[in-house]
Amino acid sequence: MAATPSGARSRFVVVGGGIAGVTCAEKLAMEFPSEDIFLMTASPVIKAVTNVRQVSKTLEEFDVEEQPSSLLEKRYPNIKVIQSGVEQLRGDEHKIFTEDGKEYVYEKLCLCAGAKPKLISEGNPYVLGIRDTDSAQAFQKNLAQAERIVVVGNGGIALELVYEIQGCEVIWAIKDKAIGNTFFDAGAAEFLIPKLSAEKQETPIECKRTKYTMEGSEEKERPVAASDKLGSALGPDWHEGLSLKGTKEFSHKVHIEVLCEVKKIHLQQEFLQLQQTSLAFPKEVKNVEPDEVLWPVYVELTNGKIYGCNFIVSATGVVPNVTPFLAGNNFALGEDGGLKVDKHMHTSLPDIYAAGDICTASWEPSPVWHQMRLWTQARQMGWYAAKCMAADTLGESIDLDFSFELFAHVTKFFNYKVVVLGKYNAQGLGLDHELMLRCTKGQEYVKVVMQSGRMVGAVLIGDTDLEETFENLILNQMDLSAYGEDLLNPDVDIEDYFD
Ligand SMILES: Cc1cc2nc3c(=O)[nH]c(=O)nc-3n(C[C@H](O)[C@H](O)[C@H](O)COP(=O)(O)OP(=O)(O)OC[C@H]3O[C@@H](n4cnc5c(N)ncnc54)[C@H](O)[C@@H]3O)c2cc1C
Ligand SMILES: NC(=O)c1ccc[n+]([C@@H]2O[C@H](COP(=O)([O-])OP(=O)(O)OC[C@H]3O[C@@H](n4cnc5c(N)ncnc54)[C@H](O)[C@@H]3O)[C@@H](O)[C@H]2O)c1
Repeated sequence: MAATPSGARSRFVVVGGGIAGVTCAEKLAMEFPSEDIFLMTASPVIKAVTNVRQVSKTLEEFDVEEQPSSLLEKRYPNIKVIQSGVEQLRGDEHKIFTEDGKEYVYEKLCLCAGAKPKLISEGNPYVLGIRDTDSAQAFQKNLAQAERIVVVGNGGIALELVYEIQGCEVIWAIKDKAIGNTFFDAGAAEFLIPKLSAEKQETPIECKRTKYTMEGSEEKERPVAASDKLGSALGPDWHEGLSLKGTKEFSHKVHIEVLCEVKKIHLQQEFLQLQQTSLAFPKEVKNVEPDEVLWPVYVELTNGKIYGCNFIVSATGVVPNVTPFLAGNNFALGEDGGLKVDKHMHTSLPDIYAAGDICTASWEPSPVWHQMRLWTQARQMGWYAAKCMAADTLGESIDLDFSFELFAHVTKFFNYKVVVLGKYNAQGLGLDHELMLRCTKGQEYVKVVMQSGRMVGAVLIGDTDLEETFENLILNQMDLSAYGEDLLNPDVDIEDYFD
């Protein structure tokens, strides 16, 4: 590193201590062992990927550890972690400015500042989002004092929460007809639903991450808010080791309200006042409680029902965290608000790359890949962005990484292993597709999406052992018309056909 009068200078600067930023910095450190790599991050800890297990060609599993940045610097002595939030970027001058008043000059910059929860109501203390360790702990503290909460949203976080929460009534308000719309169709949802009414299975699962312990619970009327410092996103199994228990003795108690959104949130005082004015609350609006039960906050749904609760979880997706970098820089933004990147992870501005949740993939994708803001993609993008930065620096050409050939994700919902491959929900296929199904209640659910006799997507719930074979079939686009229903016949060993 050479200090200049205007500030520290490094050939490569990466912003963000989450999976995308750390992976990018690590790869750069390996590619350029004699260069210093600056990693700027707003959080005091970084996220490290450990124990990577390649499940198949494109499916991978790994653990994630929250570590002090000194451990990263020890592993890669040429990485210098600078713990300070970036406040401003001057792309035309190749400079960034941190909140502690320092200035840094880069040759190539990779922005990996993640995303923030997209809340249904900003600034309302009764509406919580879950993103990082602080917000997960704030949620846990509030839950420990709660009898009933309302969960809004129907994606990954909501699915995990409704299953994991015990001893607290959950009103789950979803826009769709069936649960889990970002991962499943109605058939898979039906397969999973019985798990919500069953007693939660207490299969001891090895804890892979930092344990979140409950510190002395303070009696507070208002929810405990998370700190406003943006930490890295949580990841797979984030709730393990975190006791998600309310004040009651029962296990699950989930009530689902379908096809509705939140119309309005009323604080207790406001609710009581409005109840007295019939104009504000027309007759069809129905409070589902007897009048004497009082809750801190009330949620009015578009289906006319009103639920009182202790607090609301808004699990309604994320918005890319681009704000600190926009002023004075004419970035091209995607429809979801992310920094658009081309197939070399390059943004629309010279020498600025982006990876992970902050970016919007804007290249022509493989027909069976799409972006989803996931841990696995943050790692793949961080790694590949570093390779692209290296190739540009050395004047070499580089092809799009193989990991972008096929969308592949392995996770766990309701204690089932879940693998989703390709266009698993027939995304973007219109009516031009067929579905094949195999389902054994309580055991497995297998769905494949076929187009012109070829497999283009699959959902595998349970221990189906089909992921590798189906991954191959989607990748090689073999014509499977001749196999017909045998493709999912459990008596036919499908691997013998194709492996
Ligand atoms: C509750 C939860 C559960 C999840 N479960 C899964 C799962 O099971 N499987 C899966 O694949 N994905 C899961 N995800 C999604 C996954 O965690 C994210 O997609 C992924 O971690 C994004 O990584 P990232 O590095 O892009 O961003 P982040 O992890 O958000 O990291 C961003 C980093 O940038 C830093 N930063 C922000 N602003 C600034 C600034 N101005 N200056 C400097 N630094 C800044 C932050 O401090 C942070 O270190 C989950 C997410 C959540 C919230
Ligand atoms: N196991 C996993 O793979 C896993 C688990 C948790 C989170 N994640 C990831 O973490 C990120 C955040 O999770 P998430 O669940 O918040 O996002 P998500 O994108 O998975 O789901 C958002 C959900 O909110 C709904 N929604 C959006 N706006 C709404 C509104 N105004 N009212 C009601 N519903 C609304 C959407 O229809 C969708 O069901 C996502 O990128 C997700 O993929 C993944």
